[in-house]
Amino acid sequence: MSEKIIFEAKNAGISYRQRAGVLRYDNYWALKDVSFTLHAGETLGVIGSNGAGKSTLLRMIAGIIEPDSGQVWRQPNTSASLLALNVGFKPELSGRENAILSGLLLGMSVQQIKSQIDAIHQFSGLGDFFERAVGTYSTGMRARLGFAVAIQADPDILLIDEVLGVGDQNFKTKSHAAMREKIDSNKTVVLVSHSMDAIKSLCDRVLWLHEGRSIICDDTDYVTDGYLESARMALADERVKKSTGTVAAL
Ligand SMILES: Nc1ncnc2c1ncn2[C@@H]1O[C@H](COP(=O)(O)OP(=O)(O)OP(=O)(O)O)[C@@H](O)[C@H]1O
Repeated sequence: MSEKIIFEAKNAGISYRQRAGVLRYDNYWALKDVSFTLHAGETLGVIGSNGAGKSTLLRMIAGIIEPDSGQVWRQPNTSASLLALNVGFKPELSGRENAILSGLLLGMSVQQIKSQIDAIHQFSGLGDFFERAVGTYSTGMRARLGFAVAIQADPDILLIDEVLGVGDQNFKTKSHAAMREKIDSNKTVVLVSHSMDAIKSLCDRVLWLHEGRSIICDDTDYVTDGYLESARMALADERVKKSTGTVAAL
């Protein structure tokens, strides 16, 4: 990992407008106070419980949404592409057509797409399904297509939202190997996952989010051990509360 910072967030917050009743809306702060740096060439894992703000954070790094409070800084002329399930595909178009469209959206030139479409097809392992409408694909097949395009598009920052856990063993092995290749080639990767095995085997550092706040961003083993310990303690707490409730009810 180099010392060169490619992205930085300082006390960043993001709010979504949510419906709170008839003709009433309020703001929900999905990210409240998030600070971290992303270094060129590192693989940063992002962990946290459901709703902690991980996907929102990736969208912020990609520049899809800008913070409503705090600041972010991006290295100028840095491309970032977000690979997430169910994002961006048009169901009525074929895998090939969607691959072309996604490639363009990820910043590839027409020439680049033309020269790489066979590699995308091959990596996806979709065979004849590549020519069929994406609306007929399973979740795992969509993940294969998305991953194949993103890997070939080769952006400066590759943002991956929980797609590694989807798909069959063959896809998992292949996508892990492709990720490993990116990591070894000094690509900057941000990986959101609930799988501590994937995080531990692929990431240099880990950012732990809790209820929209960054708890810590540090070495992988240190952060994942703390996260697992806190999950164990929360579970033990829950059990104590449950048994206390049962005793009180007797
Ligand atoms: N478009 C939206 N409009 C309103 N609220 C949203 C929107 N997207 C996300 N949220 C809310 O923001 C919070 C953070 O969501 P986010 O998807 O970033 O969490 P996450 O950590 O990725 O969750 P998970 O692990 O379950 O995928 C959640 O409470 C969610 O309900």
